[in-house]
Amino acid sequence: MALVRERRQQQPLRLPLPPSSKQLLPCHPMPTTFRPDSPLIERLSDLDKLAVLGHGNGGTVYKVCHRNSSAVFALKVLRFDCDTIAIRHQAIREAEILKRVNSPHVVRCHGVFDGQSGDLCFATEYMDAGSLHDLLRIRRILPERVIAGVARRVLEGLKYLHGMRIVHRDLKPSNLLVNGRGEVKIADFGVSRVVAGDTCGGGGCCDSYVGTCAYMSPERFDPDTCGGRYDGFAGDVWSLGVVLLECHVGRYPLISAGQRADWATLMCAICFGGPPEVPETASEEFESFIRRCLEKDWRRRATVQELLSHPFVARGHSSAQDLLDNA
Ligand SMILES: Nc1ncnc2c1ncn2[C@@H]1O[C@H](COP(=O)(O)OP(=O)(O)OP(=O)(O)O)[C@@H](O)[C@H]1O
Repeated sequence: MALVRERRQQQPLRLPLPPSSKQLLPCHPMPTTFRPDSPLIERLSDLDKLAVLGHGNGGTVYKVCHRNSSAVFALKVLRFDCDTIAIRHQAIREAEILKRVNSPHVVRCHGVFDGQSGDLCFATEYMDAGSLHDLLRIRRILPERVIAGVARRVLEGLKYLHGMRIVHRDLKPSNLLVNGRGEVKIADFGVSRVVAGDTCGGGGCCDSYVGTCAYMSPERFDPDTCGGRYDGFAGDVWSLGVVLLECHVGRYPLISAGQRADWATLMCAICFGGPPEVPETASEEFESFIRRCLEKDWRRRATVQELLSHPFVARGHSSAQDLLDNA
């Protein structure tokens, strides 16, 4: 079973940048997504690497420049060897999903390429303010009106994805990216799945320990409790609730400060713990919103549509830029 990863300390630009992209990226383009409003990236070798933006589970994300248009993108390079063939399947799934997505609330994919040695490369919209995880490391907590703005954008993104029958399954602060205008967008479909029906069956589309345990809903963490059948869309709502509560509390909110976030501790807190503690300083609207997201029984949990009209989101007025103020 998967252990919960400690939150990674980012290593901004400490790694040596790779040599010229010509040397590193002789590639055989896969069928690529082109959008009418995107610069055309014909070949991976048209992209020059400028900097390392971060590291994820299976690879590295670079800031790159498109030589012909000077447009800047992020390039996620996923590396594989013969032992990680299942992960490559997961990445190809990510590519298929990204190609179908076009929403202002979801990070855009401008092309998918085969790299060298079986690498898979995704050229995506560059989100220049980093992730919500990065912002929280600087600001620690966010005011409620800013959290409401984040909630609204992510809910709009989920509404779009769920409307396409796409369950994200790995919503967490590092998968919510922010641009220079303070707009939050959903990224990283590494464990997303396009669902055929409304619910997921055990052994079917929901391999429960994929994704980040800390943000996983109780029914995904312990599918036996609900007979292995549950609604994957409701799992995304739970994850969003945890993320937003974290923005208010200033740390991962489902265990006590100082407690080790190992698998057993998380299992107890998520599946068997009482209702999450919401700070005394929180407004009634925030508390009610969080309780609707973090309803343990997925059948009683709020839907994305319900949450979009919840007073916390509906009345919360903040500009996107507020997210970056004082950051
Ligand atoms: N489109 C982007 N624009 C700007 N920065 C990005 C972009 N995509 C990723 N990053 C940065 O690179 C980091 C690594 O991203 P990546 O998606 O590989 O992993 P992750 O989401 O942090 O972790 P995991 O692999 O567990 O999902 C992110 O945390 C973010 O800081």
